[in-house]
Amino acid sequence: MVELLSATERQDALQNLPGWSEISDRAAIGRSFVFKDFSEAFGFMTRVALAAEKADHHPDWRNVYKTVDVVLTTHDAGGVTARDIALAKAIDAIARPFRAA
Ligand SMILES: C[C@H](O)[C@H](O)[C@H]1CNC2=NC(N)=NC(=O)C2=N1
Repeated sequence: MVELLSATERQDALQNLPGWSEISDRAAIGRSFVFKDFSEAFGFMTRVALAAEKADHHPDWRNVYKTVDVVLTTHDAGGVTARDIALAKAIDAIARPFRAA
């Protein structure tokens, strides 16, 4: 069973995740990504989906045109865990080569 991160652990982790922030009312962390167009946004989502499936840890996300809003929480633990931090880092690595808006 993966353990919830403490408030201090969450804040420390977010120090190394620029662009990500706590979504307190959802016991989650989140970040919005804006891409050049829908094709880039969906290409990003496709790669994240494969990484999420490999990690067996899946985002709660929303896509409108070239924007992808990503929310991460660990449902099995009821809040933010190391799995969310790891997936956020993987998502940032996937986003890096894409062209921004
Ligand atoms: C059975 C399966 O391993 C679990 O339901 C996984 C699937 N993906 C998951 N994703 C997220 N974000 N949190 C979970 O607790 C979780 N659990």
